[in-house]
Amino acid sequence: MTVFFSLLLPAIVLWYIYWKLSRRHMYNLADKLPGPNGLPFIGNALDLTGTSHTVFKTIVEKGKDFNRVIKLWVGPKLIVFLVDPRDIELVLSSQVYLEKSPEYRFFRPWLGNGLLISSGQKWRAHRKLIAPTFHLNVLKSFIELFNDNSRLVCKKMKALNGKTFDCHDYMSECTVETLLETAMGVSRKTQDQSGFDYAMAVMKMCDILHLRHTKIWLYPDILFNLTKYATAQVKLLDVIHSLTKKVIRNKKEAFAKGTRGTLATPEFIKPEEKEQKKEEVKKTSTTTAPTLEGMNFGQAAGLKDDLDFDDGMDVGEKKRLAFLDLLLESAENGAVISDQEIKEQVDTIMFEGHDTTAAASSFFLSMMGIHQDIQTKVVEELDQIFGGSDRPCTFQDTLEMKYLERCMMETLRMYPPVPIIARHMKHDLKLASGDYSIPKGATVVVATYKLHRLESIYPNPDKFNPDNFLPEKTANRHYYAFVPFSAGPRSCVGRKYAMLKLKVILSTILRNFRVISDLGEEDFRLQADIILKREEGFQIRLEPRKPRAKQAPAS
Ligand code: HEM
Repeated sequence: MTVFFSLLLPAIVLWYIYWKLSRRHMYNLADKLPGPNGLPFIGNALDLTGTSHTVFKTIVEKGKDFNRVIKLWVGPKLIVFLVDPRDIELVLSSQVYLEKSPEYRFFRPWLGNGLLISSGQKWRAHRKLIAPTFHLNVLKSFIELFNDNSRLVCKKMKALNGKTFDCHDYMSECTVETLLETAMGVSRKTQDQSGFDYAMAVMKMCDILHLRHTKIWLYPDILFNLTKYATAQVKLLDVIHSLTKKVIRNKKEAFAKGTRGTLATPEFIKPEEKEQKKEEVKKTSTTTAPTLEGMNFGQAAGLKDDLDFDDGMDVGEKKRLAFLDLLLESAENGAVISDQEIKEQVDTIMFEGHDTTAAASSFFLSMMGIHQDIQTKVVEELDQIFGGSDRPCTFQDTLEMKYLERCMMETLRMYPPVPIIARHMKHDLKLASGDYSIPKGATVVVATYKLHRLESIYPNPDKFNPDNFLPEKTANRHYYAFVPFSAGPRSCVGRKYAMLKLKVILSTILRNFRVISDLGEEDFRLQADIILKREEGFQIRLEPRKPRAKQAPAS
């Protein structure tokens, strides 16, 4: 025993020296990066203590003392925040820096190795399989369901009789149910309370994940598993996974009975228009945004990726399937996707597809409630499109909602639902904004929230100004200056789905109600629990609009 202990100390010292030496390259490069001073051993870890709102505020405040690159040490972990679009482009557009940072592993018990977390060949194969299920043709077939769900949430909100309420609860439930009906192809008739329970469980799960990201002592599983959070996580995952398992079970039963969800492939473009369209796409592919007749999908002007390759042409020639139908059919036809992988992808799409849009729509409604003059302009545009009728919204209508679209973009600029994106650096990266290099082994964070508030790009950046997205303003802006959906090969696979659904739901709410907020933006207590939220909730009131045409019943 004595021998063991007399050897233990020198062994630890030797290991520590070796460990320090092996990281010499990292320290050398890190020393040149600007950042707030930290304490020995723990670095800046104390800045990450306190409530979610306090942590968010501390990081935003500390960031103000630095320009475009900010370094933090959290214990032995080097984190580098990037704010310059030129540096962000180097990371997001790259085929090399595709690997998510190690902190994403906390999602693993929930999302397994789904699209958000996976890497390498598996990610590539599954992305190729899943991206076409969010093609515009598939999305167009969802419009009726988007309308139904929008009318249903309006009916529920009407029953509140003008009381102040947290619209995020309503938006969460609505987005979960819409996803179940559209991407998962589960009929509302088979849905129950589990959609609402799912949304609430996801919110609490995000709180736990956020705690693990910010509290260094919760990093090791061995310590985390001893805490009450681990027990809570098991219960929450039970609620979350029960829903996704039920969705897959129901769908498989429907398949067994021969009910397949092949979508109609509407010939929305006449044959003679196709050639013209191809020419237009060829001409515009290098100079303009990936839009279809003016539809902006939240991607910065000029950016294109795997979601943009054939929108607006070749429609009707390919069989298009909604997400879960395609995965199940692919599994049957021998494509490399197992039952476990299907479950992981369903969990991923259910999470990524609902919490982000719930936050985006709740921030949008808050903005409308605060900026009454802007809300009036949106409603004037809607009156022009619908002429006061209460008919459902069509795809063509969504193309005409230009001002509403600009308000959505401005909301995503000021309150990006995913406020940071993190990558693990497998190689050193020389930055474009200055004479800095990020060492291999560091975690790089694209600081979307701070990027979107750079004064040099968005004058008066804390002011809600939809004109920031006038075509002449976006045309001259750096591609990577607006990345609410990320960009490049790992960009958000659901961004077109999100933009279309948001247009239908938000226009329906504004056609029915005037939104009022008794709180101003200065009262917002932002917290970045994975998804950006307001600590105090999204409190608004609604007043029915007058004169109102008779409301169509929700189906
Ligand atoms: C306003 C709504 C949305 C926002 C702001 C948003 C934002 C983002 C961002 C920033 C990423 C990159 C995350 C990272 O690299 O860590 C991402 C990835 C992803 N999003 Fe979204 N998203 C939204 C809606 C959706 C919807 C509706 C779906 C699906 C129905 C979806 C599915 C995904 C998936 C699967 C990924 C991972 C893609 C990959 O790594 O290949 N998102 N999203």
